[in-house]
Amino acid sequence: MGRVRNRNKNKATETASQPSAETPIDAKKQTKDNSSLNETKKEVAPSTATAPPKTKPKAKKPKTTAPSSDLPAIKVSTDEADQGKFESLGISSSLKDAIRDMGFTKMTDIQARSIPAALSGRDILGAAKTGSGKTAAFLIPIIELLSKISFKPHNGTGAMVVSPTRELALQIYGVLRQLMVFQTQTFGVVIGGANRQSEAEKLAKGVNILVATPGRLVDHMQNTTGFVYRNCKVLVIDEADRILDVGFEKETRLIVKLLPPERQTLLFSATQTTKVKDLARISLKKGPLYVNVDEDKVDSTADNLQQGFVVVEVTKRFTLLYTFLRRNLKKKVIVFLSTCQMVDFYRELFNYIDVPVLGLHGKLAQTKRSATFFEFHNAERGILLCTNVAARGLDIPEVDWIVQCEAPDDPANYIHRVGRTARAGRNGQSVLFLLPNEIKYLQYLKIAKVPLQEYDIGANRLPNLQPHLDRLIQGNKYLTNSAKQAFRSFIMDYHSRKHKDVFDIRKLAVQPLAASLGLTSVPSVGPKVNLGEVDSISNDTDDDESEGEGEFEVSREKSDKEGAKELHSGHGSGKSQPGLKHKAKGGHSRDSKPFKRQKKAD
Ligand SMILES: Nc1ncnc2c1ncn2[C@@H]1O[C@H](COP(=O)(O)OP(=O)(O)OP(=O)(O)O)[C@@H](O)[C@H]1O
Repeated sequence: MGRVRNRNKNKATETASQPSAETPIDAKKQTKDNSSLNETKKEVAPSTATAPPKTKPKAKKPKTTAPSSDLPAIKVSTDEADQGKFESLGISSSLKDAIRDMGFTKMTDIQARSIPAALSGRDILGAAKTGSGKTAAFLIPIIELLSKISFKPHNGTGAMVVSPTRELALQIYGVLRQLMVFQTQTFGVVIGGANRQSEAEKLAKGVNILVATPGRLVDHMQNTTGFVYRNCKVLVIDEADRILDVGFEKETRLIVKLLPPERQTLLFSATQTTKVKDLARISLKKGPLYVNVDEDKVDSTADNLQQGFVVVEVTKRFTLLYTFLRRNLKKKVIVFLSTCQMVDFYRELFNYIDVPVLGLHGKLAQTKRSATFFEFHNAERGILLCTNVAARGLDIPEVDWIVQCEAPDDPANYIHRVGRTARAGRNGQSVLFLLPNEIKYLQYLKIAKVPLQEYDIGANRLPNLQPHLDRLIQGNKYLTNSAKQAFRSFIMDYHSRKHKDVFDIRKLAVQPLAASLGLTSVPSVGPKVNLGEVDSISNDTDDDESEGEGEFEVSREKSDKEGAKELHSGHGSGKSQPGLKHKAKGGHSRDSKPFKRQKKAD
């Protein structure tokens, strides 16, 4: 815990080189800049770093190829990628030094294919799997481009990186800080929830490379006097498919519209959807470079990621999660839930029964959000319960397991969620919990090229914790209230889902769902969802007594008494082994019946 990540090495100085021919910044307007560069760097975001360039050699001038025509997007063949060494890039030695200090020697595929093109001025639509190094793929060229033209604070913002979530923005900023350690340009981050006034002051002083979330960026673009973005050379949109989702579309369109049309635009994501095409249409110049390093790959998820699913009745879901987490207390585990209230309830409940967990969702105050994120980020082991707010882009070291307690509506989000493990060539595991009525979801995953196999939960071996859970929750008003909120939010979320063929609220076992949360009756959820009607339709109320083969690694069947002891003591068998294992060795999803269930489990 508590690894220190600051890398403030040097103080900033300025380079004296002339703006190159391709900069539209009026050189005459450039004054000797002695503005509070360091102050800007310090205050726009915590722990910003600036540094003088080491010996700054005359770097090769990057070849600028203007986006030329209406021709279809060009695909870069493997042959065109250079040898893959950062050394082979025509970038400044100071930037190479920073890259080397980060421990990077060879470029990843996406870096090898997109950095040279971005340096040459091309617009790029870049796609590569989660954890493949996209962040450096867009940061390295923008740093180099601004450094080449000696961009100064009074020139305002020369490059913007837009991220859909605050945590991701902070993380990108962290990588930027490492890469900028020997550069003179200023940089910062503006995000929702942070101090707007202090951001505005720094922006007015000139933040050359700005990382931002869309809403806060638009706010500053429209309302912050002295925020200069007319010289913006490069716009980067990370998680491009996500950014146009509800809540971001208006802002993103506005950002694109307000920036100079001649700017360069780079769009990146691990999942490409029609939304990305829409965004490409409105933001990219004609003839962008389309870089999809995984186009020919069979799977859309990381190769070293082992993925499975379990079919579990709603009544067993908590017990399964509890048992799994108890067996993996020495691991680093991220558990995805569908709503903020579910995260809150499970967080309160788990901590109450001595299974320490952290909770992260979008309704937390920003200080709490950041503190939680960094605590988990820096922890060697631990459990993070979260919503989709943590699904995208977050590069948390050494996550062992991703548990999706509830399937996300959009399969793209499944891919991003599991992408929080098995990053940069490391191994990782994931498991998806599906309710019996949600099996069809597997077809969507198959279409999305996600290989996964069924795990057997051995449901008949799970301890019966429900009576003890009921007593705990019903005996605690706070937990009861939290359970009700969780129930309501879950129902509303389920009701609002797009894939009704999978997430059909009429097939949801509402009564057992409420009971599984320790509630004695079904809470009302407002006029939009008629639970009375739902109840009468649902026939899915039987408890699960499966014929599973017992491969779920529970050492022995637990009696009610033992279950109670576990819940209260917080000291179960606590094996460090993962609690789930493959049903069939070598089983794989892409045969003719890829997701055939091996035995009826419910
Ligand atoms: N050239 C490289 N050599 C070694 N490690 C690298 C290299 N480039 C990036 N990494 C590391 O790989 C990890 C993943 O990188 P990054 O977060 O940029 O992935 P990403 O493609 O943006 O993932 P996501 O799609 O989930 O956002 C990081 O820990 C990063 O430090």
